[in-house]
Order: sequence, then C-alpha cells, then structure tokens
Amino acid sequence: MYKRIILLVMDSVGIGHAADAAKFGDEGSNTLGHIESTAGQIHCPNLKSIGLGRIADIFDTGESIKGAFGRMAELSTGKDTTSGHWEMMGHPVTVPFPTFYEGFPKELMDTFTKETGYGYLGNEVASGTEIIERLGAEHIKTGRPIVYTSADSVFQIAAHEDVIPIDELYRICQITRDKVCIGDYYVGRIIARPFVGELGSFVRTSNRHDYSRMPEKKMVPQELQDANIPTVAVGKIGDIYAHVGWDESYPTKTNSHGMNMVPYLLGSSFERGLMMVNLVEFDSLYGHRRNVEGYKRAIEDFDYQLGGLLQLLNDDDLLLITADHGNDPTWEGTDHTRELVPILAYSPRIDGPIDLGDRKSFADIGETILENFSLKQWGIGTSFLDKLSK
Ligand SMILES: O=P(O)(O)O[C@H]1O[C@H](CO)[C@@H](O)[C@H]1O
Ligand SMILES: [Mn+2]
Ligand SMILES: [Mn+2]
Repeated sequence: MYKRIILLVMDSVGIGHAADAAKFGDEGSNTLGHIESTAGQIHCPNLKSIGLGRIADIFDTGESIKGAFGRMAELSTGKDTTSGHWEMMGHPVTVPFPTFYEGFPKELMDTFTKETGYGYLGNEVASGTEIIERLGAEHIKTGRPIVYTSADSVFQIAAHEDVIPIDELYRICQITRDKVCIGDYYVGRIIARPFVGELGSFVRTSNRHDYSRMPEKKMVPQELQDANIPTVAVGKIGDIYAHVGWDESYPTKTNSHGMNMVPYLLGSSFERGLMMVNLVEFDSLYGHRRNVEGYKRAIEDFDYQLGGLLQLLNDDDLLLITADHGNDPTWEGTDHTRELVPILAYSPRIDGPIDLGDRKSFADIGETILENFSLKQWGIGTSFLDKLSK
C-alpha cells in the first residue's frame, strides 16, 4: 500500500489510434508518434526512464527502465475531457453528452437571451482563436458575447475582458449552466472564454472557467472521502468533476505552475491520499492549435520538471502518469483524436521494467486506487496494483 498516489494527466497526450478510432474519423492518428515524426526526436529522458519508449512510437533508447508501462483504451463513447477523466475515476460515460454540429437550436438561444439578458454572435462550430478574431470587432461594437461549440459537448462563451468583465461573464455562464443548457441540452461543459488585447492580436487569458455537468454516479474521490482519505485536485481537476469529491482544489495558470504545485504540496499539507493533476496546455495551446513544435517543447518542459519530481518521491509514494484522449497536432481539423493513452507508474519501490499490457479501460486507474487504499473494488475496470510489486 502506498500512502500517497499522485496522478498526473497530460491532457491529450495520446499514443496512437484506438481500435474504435475509425468511428471518429481518427484512424491513423497518433499524437506522440506524429509529433516525433514531424518535429524530430522528443527529448524526454524521464518519461522514457519509466517506459514511455516501450509503449509510444518514439525513439526507444533501450536504457534500463525503472517503472511500469502500458496502454489504455477508453470505454466511454466520447473522446472529450470529461469522459476521459470521469472514466479514470470509475464513471465511463456511455450515454453521450449532447453535441451540436450545426450550432445550437434557436429555441435554446432564445432561452439564453431571456435568462441572461444578452444577445449573441456566432452560434456555430468553431475554433476559439479563429472565431474571436473573426467576430471580435462586432463583439466590441455590440457588447454581445460570442457563442460557439465544437465536436465536444460544450457551450463556449467568449468575451473581451473590457467588454464583459470577468465576473459578469462568469455570471452569464452560471445562468447558462443552471437555466439554459438543461434537459435535452444538458451539455458536458459551459466554458467561459475571456480574452484581452487589440483586434488582430487578441489573446485568451487564464481566466477561462469550466462549468461541468453534475456526475450521475459516485466516483472514486467521493469513495475516498467517505473513508476519510484525503483528496486533492490541482489545475482543472476540480472543475472537471464539478467540485464533487475533492477536499481541496488548487487551480493553476500553466502546466509549469501545476508541476510546481505538486512538490509544494508533497512537502507541506499532503501526507496521505490521492492528488490528481491536470496539465491542460498540451491540449489547449498546442493540440487544438495544431502546433507541433510547441507541443514537442511542452513535453520536453514537462519532462524536465518531472525529473525533479521523481527525485522527491519516497517508497510510500506512487506516481501515475496518463492522458484523457488524444489531440494529434498533425491531424485534420482542430478536435481531439480517439487514441490509446499511456499508463506509466513510478515509485522508488518499483523494481521495473514492468509491462502492464494493453488495458481495456481508463477505469483501471480508479480500481488500482481503491485497492491501494483497502477499499472494495467496483469491477468497472481491473486494478494493476499487484503487478507493481512483482
Ligand atoms: O478551440 P477552442 O476554443 O480552444 O476550444 C477547444 O476547447 C474546448 C474545451 O477543451 C474543446 O471542446 C475545443 O472546442
Ligand atoms: Mn482533455
Ligand atoms: Mn480539448
């Protein structure tokens, strides 16, 4: 049994198309593999020391590996962030959240205006950075927020911080969550997308805020809370689980901020339990923006900080690293890709290399956490705890 489990989610770092990828138009996608084949060898010695080179299509130095590694497939029907994260914690999402490929119906948008008092611009499927440039001038002139969606089940509301102040944008989003997107329109997330700057060079800010659906089922963090086992969320984790199940939540501004938060918490208040960290920049800054070079650098930067973290872990710590879906920056469009994700495990106690094999569900992580803390397993996935101590 480990006293502390630290679960890092590298948002969107997939390792090759899943068996059901064709259904999503994603056959052949491969986030890590295509970053390396396009932008050159990814320098990530620490990830490789845990076994990343054995499971991803990247150059495998063949050096000795001290860790456990495997691939995980997703049971959930969607390839969105919520589905991926909820499945990890024992709640695969098999009834898809509603998506709106032609924008939202007029009826819904009328409700939006009635409840919030605001008109709107856009109401289409779009890339966030593109739509704010295209509709930004009109937005500034009219004061109307820009509404858009994507292949994900999201209702996104973009506004310049000087046109609609952040607190007001948050209020609009909260009303949309509570009174507009309900019933058949109960989307996965309402997302506040504030931006600043001048026309032609708008920049989105880290004041982004996500308003998730309420989970229908109990998830692993709540089970831990019921057993008085501490749970700590870092980055977007609190938002992704609608703040259900977490004793404490530490939002972050960047990947690097998240990776600094981990050692800080390990050295202070976090003595026992589960810490889950989401590192969103891989996805938001590089995957969706189809920025291959930037994605590569972000992995290398992460790996550098990971090196420091590995040094700090002791025999009572288990570090798990995974992803919630793919987002191949060389793929067509700007959406996520249906991929397998890595599962890497490290503890000074693990005498690797250990092959965790091909796993059927992200829920294997939740089951492993339950078993570690001597709680009854749910049988949604399969724990790999026994493999870690061979
Ligand atoms: O293009 P941007 O605004 O980054 O939006 C992306 O971010 C959303 C939430 O992660 C995704 O659904 C996708 O639409
Ligand atoms: Mn994600
Ligand atoms: Mn995304």
